Parts: sequence; structure tokens; C-alpha cells
Amino acid sequence: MLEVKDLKAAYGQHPALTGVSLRVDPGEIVVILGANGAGKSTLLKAVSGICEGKVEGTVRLAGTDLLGMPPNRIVEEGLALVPEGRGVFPDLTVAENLSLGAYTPRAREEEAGSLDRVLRLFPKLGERRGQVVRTMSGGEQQMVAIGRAMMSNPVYLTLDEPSLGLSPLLCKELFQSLVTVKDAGIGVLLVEQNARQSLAIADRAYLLENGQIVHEGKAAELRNDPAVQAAYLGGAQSAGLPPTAASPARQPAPAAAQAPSPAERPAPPRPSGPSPDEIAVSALASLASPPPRAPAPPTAPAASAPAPRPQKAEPPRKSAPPPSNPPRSLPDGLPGGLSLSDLVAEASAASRARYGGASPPPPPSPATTRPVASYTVPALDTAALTGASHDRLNAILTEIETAAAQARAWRPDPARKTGR
Ligand SMILES: Nc1ncnc2c1ncn2[C@@H]1O[C@H](COP(=O)(O)OP(=O)(O)OP(=O)(O)O)[C@@H](O)[C@H]1O
Repeated sequence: MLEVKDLKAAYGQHPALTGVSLRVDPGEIVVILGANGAGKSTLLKAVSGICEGKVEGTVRLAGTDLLGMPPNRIVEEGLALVPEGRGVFPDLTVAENLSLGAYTPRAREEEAGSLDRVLRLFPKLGERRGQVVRTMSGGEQQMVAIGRAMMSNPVYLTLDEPSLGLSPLLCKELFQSLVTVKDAGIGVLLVEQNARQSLAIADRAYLLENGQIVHEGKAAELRNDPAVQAAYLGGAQSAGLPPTAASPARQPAPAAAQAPSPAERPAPPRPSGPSPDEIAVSALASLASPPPRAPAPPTAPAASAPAPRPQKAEPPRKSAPPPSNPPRSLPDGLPGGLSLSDLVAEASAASRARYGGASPPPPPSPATTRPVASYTVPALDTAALTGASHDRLNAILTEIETAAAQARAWRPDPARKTGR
């Protein structure tokens, strides 16, 4: 039997354990539950002879007093520790780590048998013998740590939070492997924060608070104890809720501090002005309808009603605007960015250039600022005009040219009297 009586430990003036008593029988799993800082690690270190603080009391294994023994002697007596954080050699292989576990004379004598037992417990370690431990998963590394401790051929195995950092599935595997260790007749002293799973595999449990045992009992009884449920199991069972991963560090939040669920949360005050939905609807509506057209200027040139121009100032052009130019907003706008009035002016100028004549130049288009004096006949890109627009343009050109020819051919009839 592993027996601890009135164990005290202090780091300087700080007492970490103030008189702890417990026992572990062969082939039994005993779990120590406690919140952060309760003294769990100090207890295991004090039992294993590696506590940095001052330790007093009694630790006996099969009647032999362990307190004051060097750690390697304690291992030789049959007590092995799997420390928090595993303590494996990450750059060594699985086989090398296991071999280092059998460093005591007694363990070395039985190394082959111990290895056989470890590989039966953890077949995966056999498959991965040559793998460097650093490259293994957290759960696998934890197996290596337990396997290495088992290589010392212990009678009692102590473990400090072995489930720390493991996924729920790996936790389950780990606790199951501890049952296998127990079934091999080894006593297990387990420090855990995972109360639910550790109580599920444990025979007995102790509750440690502020360096002292406040409660002990059979694991099955503690699992149903309302006080234990509230402190270590999240109070889920007592509330009739499905069980969740329990942690003693997790205390149920006071009702007032609990945030309401999104469904219960009151809607935030609505800002004044249109809502995002309204803005989206109006934006979609404006996209669907054509842009507003500018008011129609009079057909005749009128300086007071200039057509809207693009904001960007354009350099004077010597040719007609290419079709890619932004369309002007004239009521008679044609495809290709031209307007009917522009076309009339340009056709008239073309007629003058071809046939000569002294008729005054056409007034500038309201849609253009090009000075008439420097106006050159634009090369109309009729290819850009299609279908009806093209025909319409040709008709206008023909009409204008016919009118010009008639004007040139006109001679006053001397025989005709006007009667004025
Ligand atoms: N080496 C140390 N030097 C000084 N104080 C220490 C030392 N180790 C632990 N303590 C203190 O002793 C108390 C118990 O620590 P211990 O690590 O044993 O608690 P624990 O229950 O294992 O906590 P945890 O679950 O967080 O690991 C704590 O107040 C801690 O700050």
C-alpha cells in the first residue's frame, strides 16, 4: 500500500500542503481532484521526492518510508511519476525513450519483460518504435510518457494531469489505457482536472482544496454528490442537463453575469434615417430604371440652353468624336454619341466644302464649343451607325445637298415682278 500521512509542503513562507493524508491500494485507481493551485502537483512531487519546497510528514510504500529518499531510490522502490507536460525526450525515438525508463538496476534486469508489457499495453508504441517522439501527436507522446514510466517496472504509478491538451477522443483512449495498467495490478494515483472522465475510471477520489483534503469517497458516490457536481462537474447533472466536460476551474457563472442568448437579446435601437434594407431597395430600383434624361433644348441653337457636357475638358478635335465618347444628352441623340443637330451642321459643312458657296456657315451646335472658323469637315464614321440611323443620316445629307444645289442654281427672274 502507498500511504501518505499528514504531508506538509511549503515554498518559503507559502504553505502548499497543510497536512494531507491518503492511501492507494495495489490495483486501485485513486484520483485527486482540485482547482488550480490547490496543491495537486506539489502532492505528487512530494511523494516522488522532487518537490522544491520543504516537505514534512510520512510517505510509505509497502512499509518503507520514502520521505527524504533521493528520487531515483524512490523509483527503485517501485514508485514512478509521469510528470505534468509528459517529460519525454522529444529528439529521441520511442524505443530510446522507453529504454531510458529502465534506468534503475532492478528495472534493467527486467527490461525485456517490461518492454513486452508496455507494448502489449500500447501496441502503437511498437509500431512506432523508430519514430522521433517530437513528430508524434500529443496523445501518442502521452503514451510514450506512460510507457517510459512503466519501463521502471513500478508497483505504483503516479500521473500529473495526463489528459491535459488532449482531444476528447484521446482522453478517452488515455483513461482506458490507465484501466489496463490497473488491471495489471499496478496502483494508480492520478491528479486530474478532467473530473468526469477520471471519476468514471477511478475507484476512489479525494478532493483537495487549499492544500488540504476536504472530501474523500468512492468515485461512484462522488460523481453523484451535488457538491462535487457543482464544483467539478459544472452542475450539469443536478440541473438535469446533458453532461459536459467537467473542470474544477470552471465555476457556474452567476445568473446575473450570464449573457443572454442571441434570441433573448433585445434588438439594438434603430438609427434614424433609412434602414440598410430601404437603402438597398432604392439602390436596386435606381439600377433597374433608365437614368433621367436632361431637359430637351430647343432645336434651334440657343446659347441659353446649352446641352450638358462631360465634366472633363476635352481638347479641340479635328474629327468627329469616336463612338466610344460619352453620349451627349440631346433629345435627338443617335447611337455612337452623335446628335441630330451635330449631323445637320456637319452635313451642311460637308456640302459647302464639296460645292463651295457663300452661304454663311451653320451656327455652332449647342452641343459643341468648337469654333466654327477652325471647323473642319469631320469624317463621319457612318460604320458606327446602324440600320435606321444610317438611312436617316443619308436622307438628311441628300436633302441638304439638294437644297444647296438649288440655291446655287437659283437666278432672279428679271421678268418676274414681285408686286412690292
Ligand atoms: N516551485 C514553487 N515555488 C513557489 N511556489 C510554488 C512552487 N510550486 C507551486 N507553488 C505554489 O504552491 C501552490 C500549489 O501549487 P501546485 O502546482 O501544487 O497546485 P496545483 O493544484 O497542481 O495547480 P495546477 O492545477 O494549476 O497545476 C500554488 O500556490 C503555487 O503557486
